[in-house]
Amino acid sequence: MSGSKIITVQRHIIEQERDHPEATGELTGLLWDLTIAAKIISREVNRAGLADILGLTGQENIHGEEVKKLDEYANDVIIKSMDHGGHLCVMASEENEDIIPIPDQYPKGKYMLMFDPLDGSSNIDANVSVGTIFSIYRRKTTAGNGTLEDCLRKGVEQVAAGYIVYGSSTMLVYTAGHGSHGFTLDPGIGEFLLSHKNIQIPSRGKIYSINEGNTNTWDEGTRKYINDLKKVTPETGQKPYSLRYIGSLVADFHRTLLYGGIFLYPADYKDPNKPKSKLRLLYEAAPLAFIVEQAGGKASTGDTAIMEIKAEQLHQKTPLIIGSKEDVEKYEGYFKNK
Ligand SMILES: O=P(O)(O)OC[C@H]1O[C@](O)(COP(=O)(O)O)[C@@H](O)[C@@H]1O
Ligand SMILES: [Mg+2]
Ligand SMILES: [Mg+2]
Repeated sequence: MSGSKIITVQRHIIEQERDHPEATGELTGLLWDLTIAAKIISREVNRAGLADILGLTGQENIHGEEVKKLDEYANDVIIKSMDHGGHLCVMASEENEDIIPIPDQYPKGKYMLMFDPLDGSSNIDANVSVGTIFSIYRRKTTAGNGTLEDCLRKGVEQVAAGYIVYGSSTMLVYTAGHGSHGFTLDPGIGEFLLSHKNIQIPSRGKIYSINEGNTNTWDEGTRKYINDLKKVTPETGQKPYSLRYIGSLVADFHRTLLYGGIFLYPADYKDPNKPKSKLRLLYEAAPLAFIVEQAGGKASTGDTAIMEIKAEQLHQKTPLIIGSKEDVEKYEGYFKNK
């Protein structure tokens, strides 16, 4: 065995909390419960090819999308793993229309959990990577169940955020405001082990990630920006960027975080007076923005930092431009001059 330390996610969280003497250990307990949920979902995702798991439930979620069985499963696993620990006062999920109260019989804690239980679920049947995204805030109210008001927050108020990507291996990436750290699930021992310490996204990348099928609905700035990424500029030595688009936000984001570059889901300007967005602020954009900023990157709508947007609705949607700092700043220049 090499001399390097084996650091489980639990040890990492405890050591981070030790650096903050005011910490009560509640966040450690909460994140620990989440890792258990992640392991259970990971096991089920890995068995997704088995007939009893595959198939649609035939229902639609509140966004009018088909819900796959694994979405519901992941949603249930997270709710049931998190509702009794005494750390939370309320939860909110992409799959539930309203906030999820903590059952009467359990103590209420000072944190709130928002999550996308299974992101990229349209890819499950094709064995493409999917993920879970989570975001943790401290309550505003002082006791009892948390309220909707507690959930309608700005990204800068997050205490911790992370995601699990169920890919060729299962990885957990989280931040509690002291860098973004990655852990790989060792299936042999069932533990997440520190594999990517203090991730730093390159300041500029060579890859862009966007659904190019939507070209006709983009604003002029986005269209020009993407066009220019494909150009060769001998004076600056710029070669065309490569396109990679999985269609699973977690997987597209994970690659962007490790390799650098830019992921874009701009608004749809089919009706120029009513631009429409797809990705959810509280369950998708804000947590990934926290992680990317902790890794030295940037997240923006084009003219506003994602972390500065205060949610007005639980299921609010937003454009999301995220990745390497220089790439996102360059995009903002195009967007402002559109
Ligand atoms: O098919 P599109 O429009 O490119 O959308 C892909 C995006 O939709 C999402 O699947 C939405 O997430 P859910 O699967 O959680 O609904 C993102 O993961 C992904 O980035
Ligand atoms: Mg999603
Ligand atoms: Mg989802």
